[in-house]
Amino acid sequence: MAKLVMIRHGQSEWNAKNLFNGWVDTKLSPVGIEQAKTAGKMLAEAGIDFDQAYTSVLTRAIETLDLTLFEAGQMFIPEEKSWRLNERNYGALQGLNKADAAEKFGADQVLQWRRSYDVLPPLLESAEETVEVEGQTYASYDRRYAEVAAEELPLGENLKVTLERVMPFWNEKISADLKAGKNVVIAAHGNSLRALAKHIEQISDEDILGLEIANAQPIIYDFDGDLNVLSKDILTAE
Ligand SMILES: O=C(O)[C@H](O)COP(=O)(O)O
Repeated sequence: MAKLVMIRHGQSEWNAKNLFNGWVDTKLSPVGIEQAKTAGKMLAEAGIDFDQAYTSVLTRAIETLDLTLFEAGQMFIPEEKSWRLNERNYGALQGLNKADAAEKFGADQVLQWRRSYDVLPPLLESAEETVEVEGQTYASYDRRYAEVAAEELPLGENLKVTLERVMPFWNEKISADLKAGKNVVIAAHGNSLRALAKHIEQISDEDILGLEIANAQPIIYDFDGDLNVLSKDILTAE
């Protein structure tokens, strides 16, 4: 029996400001740092011995993984980072305030962009487009994506497309580890984890609308050898 723990990163600086984050590389806020440490303490109490860690190439998830493993006393385990675990690319919404967007485009439209399975957000015009927030310029892509084929770099993703780019990583790495009986921890993002949860729990395209994943609350799955889910548990701070 293998365990998979999925952790959405702690509150990011842009979560705190209610901005669409996506692939823009923001850091954890002070609240997010504390949340990640608390997640690590809860996992230490749960007594899970991890064999392998995975995270995205975005700072907020990497920080979360490191703080969590530090608090759990397991920084020594192998870690691998992949762009395939990144947040969904929010396209031209990145950097906009979510409440302002709801006022401008309508709450229903914004809900579809944020939670539907197959509605695409407005797309970036090109890979060269930048995001400007509070006088700072953020590139859409930088050298961390140098190895990714140009046609694989998204200009905006819905959950379906996010799931399609997460799946090769699930099949090749994560599910292989779990089948080998390894306990795996993944620190990633609201929507890359919603995509994984959809696959793992076989949630329908309609029902996935209702699945929310909170910052830094570890989700623990127990699997049998065929990767059927035996149990699911979510750790929450008091
Ligand atoms: O990218 C973001 O803005 C968030 O991390 C997730 O956004 P959501 O709550 O709109 O899915």
